[in-house]
Amino acid sequence: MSERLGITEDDRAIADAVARFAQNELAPQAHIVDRDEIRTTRYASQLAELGVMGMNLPERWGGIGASPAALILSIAEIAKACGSTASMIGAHYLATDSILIGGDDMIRDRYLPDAASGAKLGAFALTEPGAGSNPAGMITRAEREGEHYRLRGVKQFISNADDAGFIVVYAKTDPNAGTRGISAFVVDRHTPGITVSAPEKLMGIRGAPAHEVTFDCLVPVANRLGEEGAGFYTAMKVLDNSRLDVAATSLGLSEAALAAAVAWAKERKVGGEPLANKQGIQWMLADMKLRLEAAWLITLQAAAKRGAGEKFSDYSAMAKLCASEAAGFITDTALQVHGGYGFTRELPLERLVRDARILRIYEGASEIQRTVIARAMVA
Ligand SMILES: CC(C)(COP(=O)(O)OP(=O)(O)OC[C@H]1O[C@@H](n2cnc3c(N)ncnc32)[C@H](O)[C@@H]1OP(=O)(O)O)[C@@H](O)C(=O)NCCC(=O)NCCSC(=O)CCS(=O)O
Repeated sequence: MSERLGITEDDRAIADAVARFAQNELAPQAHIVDRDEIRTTRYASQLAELGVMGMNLPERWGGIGASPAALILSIAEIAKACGSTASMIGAHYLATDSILIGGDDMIRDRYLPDAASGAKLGAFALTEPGAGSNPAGMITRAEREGEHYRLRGVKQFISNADDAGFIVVYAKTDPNAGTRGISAFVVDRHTPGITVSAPEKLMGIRGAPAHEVTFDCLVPVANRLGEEGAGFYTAMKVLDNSRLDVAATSLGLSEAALAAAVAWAKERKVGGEPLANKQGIQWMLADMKLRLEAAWLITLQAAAKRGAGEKFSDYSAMAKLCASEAAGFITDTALQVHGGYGFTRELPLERLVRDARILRIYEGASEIQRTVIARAMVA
């Protein structure tokens, strides 16, 4: 990957270490992970040793003091090697960011160091069968019973749920208060009364299984994140961060697809000359490169705003929208450059296309990102 504006030597050094691990350990296994639906949570300890499982956290809680740009570069390197692993890490960050943003130091001390060390994996439970794009419509309830809350409800598409040490669950504490009636809780995965379903049969990112999770359990009051009613704001801020992670995953998958297309175009001969000499192929490569660079620029711009402590919800939404749509185009066009060979399972193109498809859906579909962008313009 060529160097880009705003990336420091420290950012590059962090990402280079991650890239070495990703290329040596993740890339050779990625097709097997996909084919056999092997859970990428198996890599959590090694990733923690590299600092990746806590890369979104301050040093006080086991982080490595990485900048938002270093985080983007690192996730992109992981996704370049294995989209499922990047997705597994993203779900873990959704959970740990919830604790970092919504919790106080006591609960941060209890959960974040173990999350950073890989001892405990996180999962994030916001979506419900009847409330996806509109989390304010959730019906999961948390009712106070003395020093506990009784948590009852069903969450859907929860990545990492089965292997998690803890799940951050969003629930209504006051069903009449709209978004101000939602609270967040850290729930230990093996609390009696939690049922994790068999994994969904997914089109892509098959090494990052998603589950339906049913809750009918007691959660200590001390496990609430912040005040009652603060949960929706926490979730929205967490999603501002996570949409950058999805943009980074999109960039990594796009890098892998474009590199494969360029190599193929140079090697594959048709009528005695390389495909790369054909103008039609050159224009495809140019269009892929253009969209990839545009997505990098807007993602790094959003990361810079995050790093500067500015409000960046709209930039994060633009980064996710631009990079995930680019990933759809780039992986599909790269497959097209490969012709019939791209459609076989012998090459990684069809996996990249399948892995990229979810990026336009989870953590806010493209249509939601347009809503976030437009609302910031007319506010
Ligand atoms: C579409 C939405 C962005 C907006 O939702 P609403 O219309 O219901 O809410 P608002 O009226 O806009 O806001 C209510 C309240 O919250 C404050 N707010 C909103 N955004 C932010 C923010 N970014 N930071 C801080 N505060 C925020 C806003 O100011 C209002 O405050 P007051 O009450 O006025 O004081 C939203 O519904 C949305 O984002 N939808 C998409 C949901 C989504 O992305 N879900 C994905 C779940 S996770 C996943 O997919 C992966 C799971 S995994 O892999 O396991």
